[in-house]
Amino acid sequence: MSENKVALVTGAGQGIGQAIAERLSKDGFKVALVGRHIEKVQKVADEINRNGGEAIAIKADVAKRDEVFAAVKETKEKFNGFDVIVNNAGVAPTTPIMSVTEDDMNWTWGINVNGIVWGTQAAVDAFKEFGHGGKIINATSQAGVQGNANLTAYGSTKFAIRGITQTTARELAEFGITVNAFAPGIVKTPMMEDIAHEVSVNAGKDDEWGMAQFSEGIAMGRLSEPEDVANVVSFLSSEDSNYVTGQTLIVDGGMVFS
Ligand SMILES: NC(=O)C1=CN([C@@H]2O[C@H](COP(=O)(O)OP(=O)(O)OC[C@H]3O[C@@H](n4cnc5c(N)ncnc54)[C@H](O)[C@@H]3O)[C@@H](O)[C@H]2O)C=CC1
Ligand SMILES: CC(=O)C(C)=O
Repeated sequence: MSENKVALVTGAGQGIGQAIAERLSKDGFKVALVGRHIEKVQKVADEINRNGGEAIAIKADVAKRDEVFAAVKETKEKFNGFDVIVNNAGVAPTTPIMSVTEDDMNWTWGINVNGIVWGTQAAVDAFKEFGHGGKIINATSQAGVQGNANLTAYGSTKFAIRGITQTTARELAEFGITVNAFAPGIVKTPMMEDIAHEVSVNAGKDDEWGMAQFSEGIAMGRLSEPEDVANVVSFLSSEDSNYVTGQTLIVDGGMVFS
């Protein structure tokens, strides 16, 4: 890793991605915040800059290869470096098996899986250009470690991401590049609130009931804050994780034991 540490985080306008960008800034990284809605990522970047960090906001849809490559290019040119990519952006439609459509599958895979492939390719090019290795960090989920009912489209992408993390870790190790994934449990973010809302509506209950259903199996007895996940991504972005590759770190307060 260079002295001038640079990280790019996708889906950084809210939730886990926002917490990761804020944490990596505190860790000393210059951070590029990427998202589909520029006003959201700009707001988080402005706050980081107000707090003494160095952040830029970039509009890109991770499903589009050229937009991801353009985001990495802008980052490396503005910050003159590139060390870490956090492929965090994702979508999570609720999809009971018998109602899954072709559009559901293509949309979810286009963002969650293709987005990680484009991010990996663009980051590897950038690491090589600067003549050093780097770190690729992918968002999977506890739902990518064990099957969750009603999440066929989403869960299938998250299982695939663990596979891609393993295949690319093997391919890229010779270039000094590590590839790891983080698997959150039930995190208090807009994504999880939407899922809990849908489950609650289907059961004719209020949203709190829906969220409570998800927290029942957590050994530590509480839902996750986005910062719980950012702490682990901080480790995966640091030199302390230099001898870790191809792994999925589960950050779920004790839901899934592997
Ligand atoms: N919230 C949770 O309980 C869990 C979340 N995760 C994963 O963590 C990651 C972050 O999740 P949350 O922060 O909860 O989600 P969120 O929905 O609150 O935030 C995701 C962000 O990604 C952005 N995004 C979505 N599609 C995009 C695209 N095509 N291009 C660029 N940006 C895009 C959204 O605009 C949003 O700002 C996701 O990959 C999710 O699957 C995994 C396990 C649990
Ligand atoms: C959204 C998600 O990844 C869950 C429920 O594990």
